[in-house]
Amino acid sequence: MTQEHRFIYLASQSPRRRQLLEQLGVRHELLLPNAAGDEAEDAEAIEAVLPGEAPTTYVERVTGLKLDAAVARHARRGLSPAPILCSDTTVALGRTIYGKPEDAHDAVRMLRELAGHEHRVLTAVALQVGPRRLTALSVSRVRFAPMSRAQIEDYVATGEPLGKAGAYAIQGRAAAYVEHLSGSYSGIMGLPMYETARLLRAAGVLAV
Ligand SMILES: Cc1cn([C@H]2C[C@H](O)[C@@H](COP(=O)(O)OP(=O)(O)OP(=O)(O)O)O2)c(=O)[nH]c1=O
Repeated sequence: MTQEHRFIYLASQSPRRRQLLEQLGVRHELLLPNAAGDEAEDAEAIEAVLPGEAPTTYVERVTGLKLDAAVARHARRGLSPAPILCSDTTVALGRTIYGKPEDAHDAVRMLRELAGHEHRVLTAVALQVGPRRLTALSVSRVRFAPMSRAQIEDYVATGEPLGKAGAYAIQGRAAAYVEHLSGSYSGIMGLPMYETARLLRAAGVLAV
């Protein structure tokens, strides 16, 4: 029989992931790098794309690295045992990877490239349960309507694209330009409910 866990650690700075986990009714505590930044964790290095790396390989690899860092953090702090959850979201147009934009200018560039086309949103999830690591991948397709320069600049001026893969938030004003989507709405927002629930059930966190 699987062991029962009363709560999990969520190793994510993303408020969307927290909100989505709450939607599943899962009790959790955050497991974040400390604010002093003295734990030798470099988020930028973790998210660097390797030359020629395919988007799926990339998102799964980065999620694994995030979870490695979280497992080490958990051990360093001597915290009580509980599963640790991590996730990473990336946008891909063909083989081109779109992470979080560096600034407003970069956001405009990304949206100009995505507008009028269909792209994929890949979200990998990984759960560490003692020595076991459970993983899942959610792939969605989103088609953006063509956007004028003025529409893109107006959207970027809202500040919404910063901190979001592909420089947009489907849960925000960008919804106005989503012509069609297939896949997982929650996955696009950063934590696919169906896949995550499956992992949590396998780990004994969700009973049914
Ligand atoms: C495409 C898209 C992405 N996003 C967000 C989800 C993720 O938070 C973010 C992609 O960045 P990530 O690197 O996946 O996550 P993060 O840096 O925000 O958080 P952490 O690594 O600490 O878990 O983009 C949306 O909120 N809406 C969208 O429509």
